[in-house]
Amino acid sequence: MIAFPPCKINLGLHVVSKRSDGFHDLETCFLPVPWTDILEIIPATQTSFTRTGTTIPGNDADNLCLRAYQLLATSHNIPPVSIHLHKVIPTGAGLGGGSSDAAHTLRLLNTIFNLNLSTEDLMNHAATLGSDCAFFVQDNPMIGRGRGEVLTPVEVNLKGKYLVLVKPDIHVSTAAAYSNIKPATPQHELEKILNMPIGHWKELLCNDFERTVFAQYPAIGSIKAQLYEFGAHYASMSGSGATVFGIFDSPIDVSQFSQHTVWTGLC
Ligand SMILES: C[C@](O)(CO)[C@H](O)COP(=O)(O)OP(=O)(O)OC[C@H]1O[C@@H](n2ccc(N)nc2=O)[C@H](O)[C@@H]1O
Ligand SMILES: Nc1ncnc2c1ncn2[C@@H]1O[C@H](COP(=O)(O)OP(=O)(O)OP(=O)(O)O)[C@@H](O)[C@H]1O
Repeated sequence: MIAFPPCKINLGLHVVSKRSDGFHDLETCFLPVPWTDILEIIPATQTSFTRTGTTIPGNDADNLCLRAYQLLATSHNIPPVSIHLHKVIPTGAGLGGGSSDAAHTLRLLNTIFNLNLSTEDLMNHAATLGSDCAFFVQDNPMIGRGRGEVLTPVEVNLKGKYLVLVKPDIHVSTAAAYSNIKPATPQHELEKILNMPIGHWKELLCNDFERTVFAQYPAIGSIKAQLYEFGAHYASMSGSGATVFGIFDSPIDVSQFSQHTVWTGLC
């Protein structure tokens, strides 16, 4: 059975407080984006993990697909599987690709082996694999709070708009990005801003990571400025970077970003 794990972008991201477990409470809107990996899982006599596509740092034995399998293999005694991942989504880019692969592994295993796990069960398992993972159990826009795993559905009206995602060849450490931030209570209600016409977003919808990340990597801030120059209604960094996205009325010529990895498509 095959799945197409999507990535996400963050529409607004506030780091609200530091918790006693070392993580941070945040408030963000997760928006799924159809820039996808390809994940195949089939029952087998022995469990294996193979990979093609773009490179993933670290050992295959630690891949989140295998960790997701091992989680359900332990709790639900499922038989061995052969997992193949074709990696397309840039890794460690603020796009949550690894988290999506993990969540989609849980979803596929639930279907293949008729485990009858509810969405809530799957989200609880996913949250143990990463803060962004629970969001990918359903592929709908969500407000994320807590560590990112407390999810509330939200309407985001971007129908007919074009998205451009630009990923420069810069790696920002998520843990370091969190530790460089001074948490603060958000000044505006996120749902209210998302309900406003997109013209208001530029002033009101902020990603708290941008200030410190742009100071360290000015090239990331320059991409955001360029997206506005090219007519974006709204542009922002996603997650802790380094991907920057822009929202446009119509397709733009993305060849101007040819030195970076780029995805473009309808929202
Ligand atoms: C920046 C975001 O992409 C926004 O969506 C996410 O919060 C990152 O989520 P993620 O990549 O799934 O993060 P995890 O793999 O769970 O955590 C990586 C590291 O980021 C920090 N971290 C992550 C999430 C969170 N709410 N608070 C944190 O402080 C922790 O130092 C943690 O060790
Ligand atoms: N299937 C996978 N795809 C991508 N990365 C994986 C995978 N399995 C494990 N990883 C590890 O997870 C790390 C983060 O990957 P991912 O692409 O999810 O980052 P991200 O969520 O986009 O970025 P960030 O954590 O900076 O927000 C990688 O550096 C890699 O070592």
